[in-house]
Amino acid sequence: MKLQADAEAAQEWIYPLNHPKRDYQYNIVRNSLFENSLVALPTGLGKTFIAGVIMLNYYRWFPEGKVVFVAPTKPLVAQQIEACHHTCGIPRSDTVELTGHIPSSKREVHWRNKRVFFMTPQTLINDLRTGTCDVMDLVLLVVDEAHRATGGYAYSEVVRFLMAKNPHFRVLALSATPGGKPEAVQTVVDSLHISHIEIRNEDSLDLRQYIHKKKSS
Ligand SMILES: Nc1ncnc2c1ncn2[C@@H]1O[C@H](COP(=O)(O)OP(=O)(O)OP(=O)(O)O)[C@@H](O)[C@H]1O
Repeated sequence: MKLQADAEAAQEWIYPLNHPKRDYQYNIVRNSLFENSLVALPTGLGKTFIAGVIMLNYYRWFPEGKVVFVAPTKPLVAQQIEACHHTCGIPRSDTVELTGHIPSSKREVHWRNKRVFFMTPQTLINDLRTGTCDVMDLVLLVVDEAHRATGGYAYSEVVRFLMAKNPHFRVLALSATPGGKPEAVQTVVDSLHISHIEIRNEDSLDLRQYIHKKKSS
């Protein structure tokens, strides 16, 4: 592995308390930090916060590593970068939204100088193939709307490419709708090399108080 962890930072993981602590979020973060995980949680229950906390930990542990958040469309990428800025405490100066419109000379500068990247999977696979993004630098890949990771979709291509060149990276996959049938979930699990699943629905005991609050507000 090219990148070394910061020995001091790697001795602990941190959980920000800028939002009220919810047990299900805390447990999902704790269980997803060290395995390639699929987090399936109904919409509006703070998947972005969970992702932000895991990103913050990898950001601290690997001072030279790159964290990449991919979302399927440009508007979603823009929305997630804002949401992450509000939740996770990573300095804005270290983050960038990398769209396909940014010229390659500038992209190279960003890949050298920034540490957290928000982009679509199509843009990421292009940068990986051209070598603009050094595959060995990537420590965490967050995949939003992970149920799209099927067949030839760019998410699967990205993970295939990374696995072939540098399997030492962590995957965090997020979805509100991981798939109605077990086969659909299995496809996502296989495509993204998931080894751990955190799944909740509206009936999950640890969500009840928050779903009730949401409905009555
Ligand atoms: N622990 C918390 N306490 C209070 N508010 C929270 C907490 N976690 C998240 N939120 C808030 O809940 C709202 C919904 O969170 P978020 O957008 O992350 O949900 P989501 O699960 O990602 O939804 P979607 O499926 O639509 O992407 C946001 O306004 C967020 O700030």
